[in-house]
Amino acid sequence: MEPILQSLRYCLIASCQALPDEPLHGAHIMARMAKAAEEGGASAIRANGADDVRAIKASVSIPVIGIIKREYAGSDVYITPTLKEVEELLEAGADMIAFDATGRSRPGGARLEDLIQLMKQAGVASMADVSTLDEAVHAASLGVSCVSTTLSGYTDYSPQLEGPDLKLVEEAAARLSIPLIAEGRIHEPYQVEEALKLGAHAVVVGGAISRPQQITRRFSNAARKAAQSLRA
Ligand SMILES: CC(=O)N[C@H](C=O)[C@@H](O)[C@H](O)[C@H](O)COP(=O)(O)O
Repeated sequence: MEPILQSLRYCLIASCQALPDEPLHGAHIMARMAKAAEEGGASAIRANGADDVRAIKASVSIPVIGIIKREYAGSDVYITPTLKEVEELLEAGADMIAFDATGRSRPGGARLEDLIQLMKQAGVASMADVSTLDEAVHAASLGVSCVSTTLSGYTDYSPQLEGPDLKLVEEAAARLSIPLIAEGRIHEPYQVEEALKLGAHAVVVGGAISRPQQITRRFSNAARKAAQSLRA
């Protein structure tokens, strides 16, 4: 197991991302968010875009897992879809690179094998984002460093759950001999504990830490619900 993954055993990874249409978009803002997450005990940061990766690396002392979300016409794959995004993340100094490892066709006919090969050549750990057990097993067979449940609920053939896909966490952790990371819709601390108990090597939490609009929504919904019954 790569040293970076050894260092993440039973740890929290904070995903600090804000897309261009989000209020906190901007590398300097995400660098501060990542610093706050580090102060709160996160052991690594997952970040989107070469600028964010650079800014975050300059402000924290924990590893940074880089992705580039980029949409291409004719493909549903948007997390680090091609070799170009891998090259940009290598250039930015990402300590690990995460990418869509679903079976969906990639833009420009890019091959999963080639992306993984490039990361291997560069000596950078790879994190395969999958949506099903079959995809997890396939990614592991291609020699990735770890697999993450990131995309369960985001492909049209995976279960569309409100909470985390703990069944996939448990099944993939039992089946794989490489680390399985639990990621996606983990909103409460007890779910972190649950995922680790089911065999996850580490847990990624995103929106519940770094997307204030999502956090606020949960509270405002509670207020609205209470108001409805109180006014009735
Ligand atoms: C599906 C997709 O594009 N997921 C992205 C992957 O990097 C991020 O938008 C998520 O925030 C991240 O996976 C963490 O998940 P959550 O924010 O639910 O804790």
